[in-house]
Order: sequence, then structure tokens, then C-alpha cells
Amino acid sequence: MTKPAVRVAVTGAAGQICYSLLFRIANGDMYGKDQPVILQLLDLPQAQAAVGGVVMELEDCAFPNLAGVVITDDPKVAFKDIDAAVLVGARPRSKGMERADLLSANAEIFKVQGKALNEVAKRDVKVLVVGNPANTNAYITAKSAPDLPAKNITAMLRLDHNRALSQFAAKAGIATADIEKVAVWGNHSPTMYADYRFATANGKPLPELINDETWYRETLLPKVGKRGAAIIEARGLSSAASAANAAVDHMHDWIHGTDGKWVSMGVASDGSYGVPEGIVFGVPAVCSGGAYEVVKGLPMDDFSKSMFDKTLNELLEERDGVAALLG
Ligand SMILES: NC(=O)C1=CN([C@@H]2O[C@H](COP(=O)(O)OP(=O)(O)OC[C@H]3O[C@@H](n4cnc5c(N)ncnc54)[C@H](O)[C@@H]3O)[C@@H](O)[C@H]2O)C=CC1
Ligand SMILES: O=C([O-])CC(=O)C(=O)O
Repeated sequence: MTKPAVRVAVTGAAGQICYSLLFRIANGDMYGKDQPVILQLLDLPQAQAAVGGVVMELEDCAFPNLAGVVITDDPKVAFKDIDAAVLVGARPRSKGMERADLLSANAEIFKVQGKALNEVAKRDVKVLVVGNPANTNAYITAKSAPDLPAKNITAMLRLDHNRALSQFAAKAGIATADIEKVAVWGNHSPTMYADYRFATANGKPLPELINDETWYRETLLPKVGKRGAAIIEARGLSSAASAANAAVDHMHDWIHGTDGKWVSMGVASDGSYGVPEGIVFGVPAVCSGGAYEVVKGLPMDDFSKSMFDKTLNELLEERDGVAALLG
């Protein structure tokens, strides 16, 4: 028997990330091949015709599990009764900008959308914020949706996680699937901290396998931190297909579980690791039964503490920068 359809809202539907993301969701990569999905697509009034074109292409794929599509410029229509939302719609940065420079341009969007989620989404909706600066936009969304559990509003650190996995695998001459227990802490920004201290590859400690701490500190960390800027430099546009892929990975794992494996997610802090409650911070997490658990009690050494504090301080500054908007 066919399952009842789930409703997934996606914002920024006419944009470049969605040109990949919508097709992945409709193909079953997020919820599974046996799960019908209704897409509820939000974009600005001036982008409605372009969304219509994307929907024509979705139709032309004849996806067996695409059970319906809603197109709207009204967040309350897009978020009505949804099971999940991927909030992509926001301005991307261009060459020379940092993601935090987008705060003033994008913060208001997430206040409005948080309020709409609060009013009309299912109470157990799973929300992933992709639009930059993703952590602080997720913080704004959660603060604007006080009736929804803050733990259900997350930010995307998975692209950083996947970028780190690829670089570690290439350096060690192994497959990404061989690696477990990488953690990306903090902000989706150049300050993020891709921590390999606990990582293993086929049961062996990854730092021992790589055996090059200088490479880790001086090449890997800046490379992953500045990867978004390198892509903008090369493509003239920010990453899109890899961002869509990371969004699918994040939601897929949250919905279906990770079999005990660690993934990195930006989640509202419960105060662990000394991160003030509510700050949306990248942490290692394990998912099962449609929920995630933060991996707790990991020790910090001097280097990791300094990396951790740097990215936390940046997020505290971003939080202070949006206090007036939320006040
Ligand atoms: N968290 C992450 O790892 C990543 C985040 N991003 C961010 O994702 C965002 C989207 O990137 P792209 O798709 O490349 O941008 P894009 O400019 O191609 O598309 C953005 C879309 O959002 C729409 N939009 C703007 N305001 C909106 C609103 N209030 N409601 C609904 N839709 C709205 C625009 O009309 C446009 O169609 C950017 O902020 C970008 O920086 C990009 C890559 C990775
Ligand atoms: O760098 C950007 O502006 C887009 C992004 O977040 C990424 O590629 O990580």
C-alpha cells in the first residue's frame, strides 16, 4: 500500500541550489524511494515564472513519488502542514564578501519565515537552514518560532563535513566511506573547526594514518574553511550542486538515522561544551528514530580549545548583531 505523502517546503525554489535540490528530493534521495512527497515551493513574486519553469522540468522527469507541487510567494502557504523545510532562499555572497556580510540582507527573511513556521507548520517539523549566514539565520528562525522545539531548527554544516572527508580521504589514499568520527564544530564560516582527533579509518586512528599534523593545521583547515570562496572564485557563483547534496545528506540522515555514525549538524545548544543555550553551533551528532543526539563529553586540548573559542566568539558577535531585529 502506498504511504501517505509527506510535505516538504523548499524556499528559494528558482535559485541555483534548488535547481539541483528539488530534483534530488523528488527522486526520493531525502525521504526514500517508497515515500511520496509533495513539494511546497516558495520564492519571491518576481521569481514565480521561473519557479513555474522548474516545475515543468520536474513534471518532465515523471518521478514516481512526486505526489504534488505547490508554488507560492506566501510563506504561510508554503509552510502549511509541512513535515520538513529546507530554507535556501536568501542572497548568496559574491567575490570578496564573507558570509557574515549577508547578515543584514538576509536576517529579516528568516524572522518572517520563522513566524510563518510557528503559525502553520506541523509541530514536529524538521527545518534545515541553508541560506547564509546559516547558523545565525537558524538562530533567528528558532527565536521567531517559539512554539516549535528549538532542536528541530538546524543549520547546514554538512557541506564542511563532506569537504573535510574528501580531503582526508585523498591525503590518506582511502575512500570517504572508510572514515568515521569527523566532527565540524561551530560556524559555517572560515572559522569552522574540522576536528579529526577522534576520527578513524577502517578502525585505525586517522591522525596516525595521515601522520602530518602540519598539513592538517596549515593546509586542511584553511582549505575546508575557505572552500566556498575558492568555488566562487572559480565558478563566479557560489557552490550549488554540492550544497544541495549536503542538504539531502543532512535531512536523509536526520530522518533515517546514521547507524551510530557521526555527522556534523548545526543545532541549538543545550549548554554543552560551554556554548550558550540557543546558539546554533556545529557539533558531532548521531541520528536515530527521526531525532539526533549530540555527541557529548569529548575532551578539548589547547589547540582545539583555541579553535573552538574562535568560532564560538564569531557566533556570539553575530547573535549580538541581530539582537535589535529580534528585540
Ligand atoms: N550553508 C551552506 O553550506 C551553503 C549556503 N549557501 C547559501 O544558500 C543561499 C542560496 O544560494 P543560491 O541558491 O546559490 O542563490 P540564488 O541567488 O541562486 O537563489 C536564491 C533564491 O532565493 C530567492 N529568495 C530571495 N529572498 C527570498 C525570500 N524572502 N523568500 C523566498 N525566496 C527568496 C531568490 O529569488 C532566488 O530565487 C545563499 O544565501 C548562499 O550563500 C550556499 C552554499 C552552501
Ligand atoms: O561560500 C559561500 O558563500 C557558499 C557557501 O556557503 C559554501 O560554499 O560553503
